[in-house]
Amino acid sequence: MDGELFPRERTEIAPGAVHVPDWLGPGRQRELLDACRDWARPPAGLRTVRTPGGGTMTARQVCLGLHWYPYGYARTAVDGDGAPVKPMPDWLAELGREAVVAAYGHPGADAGGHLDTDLAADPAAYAYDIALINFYDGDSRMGMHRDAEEKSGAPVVSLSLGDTCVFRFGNTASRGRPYQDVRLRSGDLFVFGGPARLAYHGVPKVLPGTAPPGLGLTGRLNVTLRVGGLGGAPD
Ligand SMILES: O=C(O)CCC(=O)C(=O)O
Ligand SMILES: [Fe+2]
Repeated sequence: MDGELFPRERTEIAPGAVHVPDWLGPGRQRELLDACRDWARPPAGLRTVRTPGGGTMTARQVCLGLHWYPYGYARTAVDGDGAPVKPMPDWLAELGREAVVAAYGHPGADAGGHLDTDLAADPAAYAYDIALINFYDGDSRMGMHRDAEEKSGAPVVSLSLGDTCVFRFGNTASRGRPYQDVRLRSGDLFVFGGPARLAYHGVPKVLPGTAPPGLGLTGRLNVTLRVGGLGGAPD
């Protein structure tokens, strides 16, 4: 928390979208960072993602559970070295469920505390089975997009490590306004589900040199946890 005058508070950015500052303490941040370093190694390690238009994403990425590529999921790193994707660890799936509870109060509730009956009736909807880990160096960004390749409506859980970024959270209709810019710092949690699940979002800027000095990371890592709802067999 860096001893600031006013501690940052849990904030509902839009219905269903909640920012929980400082959710992971320094010890858990370091554990997650160590795990990310292992996952980033080959096979099926960190890669540069090429978009169908011929561009490349500036954030490099590694996946767990299922491999995301523009724009679908596979069991192998189809746009990387072709190796089987690394498994999603149980502890990370559990962290996803804990995050939803921290953001919404209890599973199945949206940020206003209203029961989402679809999700509450189907606890398996909270079986987080996919993680996308994005690594941003000082010049990396991520354009406005929706996380739309999943078939489940379960909330997306986002955990940030290292440098602070500007996270832009928009609306479900277009990449443009209205949107809100939120600073995500190391240890922050952001959850978007319910009416915000398919909102456009992106990372216009990373603020180099803002990582906690004790963490040992230059740049920014973001881990998003998702429920695929894809059944047994995407291609
Ligand atoms: O880096 C972030 O905070 C957002 C990442 C993201 O939107 C994604 O992985 O789909
Ligand atoms: Fe996203």
